[in-house]
Amino acid sequence: MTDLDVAVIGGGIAGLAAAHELTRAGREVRVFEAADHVGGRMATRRVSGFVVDSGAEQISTHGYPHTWELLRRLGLDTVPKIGRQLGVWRGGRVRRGLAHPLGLVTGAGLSVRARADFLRASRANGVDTERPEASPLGTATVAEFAAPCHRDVLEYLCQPVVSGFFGWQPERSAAAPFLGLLGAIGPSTAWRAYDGGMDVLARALAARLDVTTSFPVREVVTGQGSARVSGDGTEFRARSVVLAVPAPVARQVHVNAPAYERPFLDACTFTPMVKVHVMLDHRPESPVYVIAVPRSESPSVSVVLFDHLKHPDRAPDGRGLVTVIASPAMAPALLDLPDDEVVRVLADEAGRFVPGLRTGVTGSVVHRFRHGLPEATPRALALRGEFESRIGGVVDYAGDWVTLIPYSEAAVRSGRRAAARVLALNPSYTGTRRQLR
Ligand SMILES: Cc1cc2nc3c(=O)[nH]c(=O)nc-3n(C[C@H](O)[C@H](O)[C@H](O)COP(=O)(O)OP(=O)(O)OC[C@H]3O[C@@H](n4cnc5c(N)ncnc54)[C@H](O)[C@@H]3O)c2cc1C
Repeated sequence: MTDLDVAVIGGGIAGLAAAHELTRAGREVRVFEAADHVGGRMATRRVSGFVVDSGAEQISTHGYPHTWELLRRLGLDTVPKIGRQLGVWRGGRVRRGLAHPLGLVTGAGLSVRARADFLRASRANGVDTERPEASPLGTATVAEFAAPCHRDVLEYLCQPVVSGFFGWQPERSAAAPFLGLLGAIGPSTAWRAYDGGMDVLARALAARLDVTTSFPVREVVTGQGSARVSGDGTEFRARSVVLAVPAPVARQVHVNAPAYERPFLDACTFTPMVKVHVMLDHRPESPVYVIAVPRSESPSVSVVLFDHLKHPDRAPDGRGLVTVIASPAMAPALLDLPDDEVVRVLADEAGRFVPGLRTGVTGSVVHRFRHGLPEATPRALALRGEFESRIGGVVDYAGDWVTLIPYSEAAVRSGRRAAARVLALNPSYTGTRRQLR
């Protein structure tokens, strides 16, 4: 006897995608989300007319097939191109052309030799984003991948990109997921940001689903043909559970996870991410919308992003919104500091890269992600294939970490895959549902 057909734990984009597929297939699904809003790491806050993307910043025309399929289904597939370049900070100024075809000509801060080395090294290493562990790179780290190249490849390309966008240390994380992602999403000319905030898809999915927010699940216990779920003073049984939470949370919550799942869950660590969004009474101009800052240029800041250049609706007319992302070396220390301290550390330093950032500040918002992005360590990568081939059962999993590729498409894809496995295991449900809170 169960109370619920499918319980999806986690209202991020992976859980919502899973719940959407299951609901479409006629299943009784309920999403339980710990926060008071959906979206997880793809959420948006609206503050004093500013639209603040707390996690994900953009998607691409390329490399997001599952996301685009959902967007088309929901009539949301008109996503404007950003149409601005990215740059790298080197020697006191921005070098344009990072991830842009122009960068091959201008160099984006790299010498001709470094550019040629990078092209040669990455061409030789085709990575399948569905199976990054199967690439010829094996479990080599980003630093090991770059080692045979001119040293600028590590210091002014790979390190700023993996640290700035994934919070990774190149010495700790594997190259294959990074190169697979770069290859899949294509140049920055194809990158896009939703009108109205990056939570558009999450909100549209949630509006069509049964979602309970402010419900942190404490424990999931697999039993015979169902699982017991408890949290918030309530306990119920579900015939299937999709745990769409970061791997360390899944490991903690799923108290009797099978022995064959535990090694990967334990190895699947996350890097923390800390961001400060600074609201301004003016619009700083910049030749690029993102400045990636190498660790050799700043100990504390890894990215400065001009949100009002990413999409004009992110700030009211004439006003500016600038996001500063902490370096991986600094982020752990900022996780537990008060907001004003975090703002002081990051915005003061970012003033070196954005003239005018320290004046005309009208407000700020701090976002901290203890589980920012899956770290994709060599050990996790080595264990990934076996984990994915064995999941499926009363308790299933979804999230970007399942493929170790740190982008929202991996989360959407994993959610849809989890839904397909649930449907294959239990093709129908005829039970009646108990009234849960
Ligand atoms: C700073 C940052 C920038 C990024 N930039 C980009 C980008 O530009 N483009 C891109 O494609 N991707 C980007 N990403 C990655 C992208 O945001 C993630 O890959 C994606 O959002 C992950 O979705 P998810 O559903 O797997 O996990 P999450 O979004 O983390 O969802 C998990 C959900 O589970 C909830 N939860 C946790 N514990 C419990 C519990 N016990 N009970 C109930 N609910 C619980 C959480 O509150 C959360 O809502 C970025 C991520 C970060 C952090």
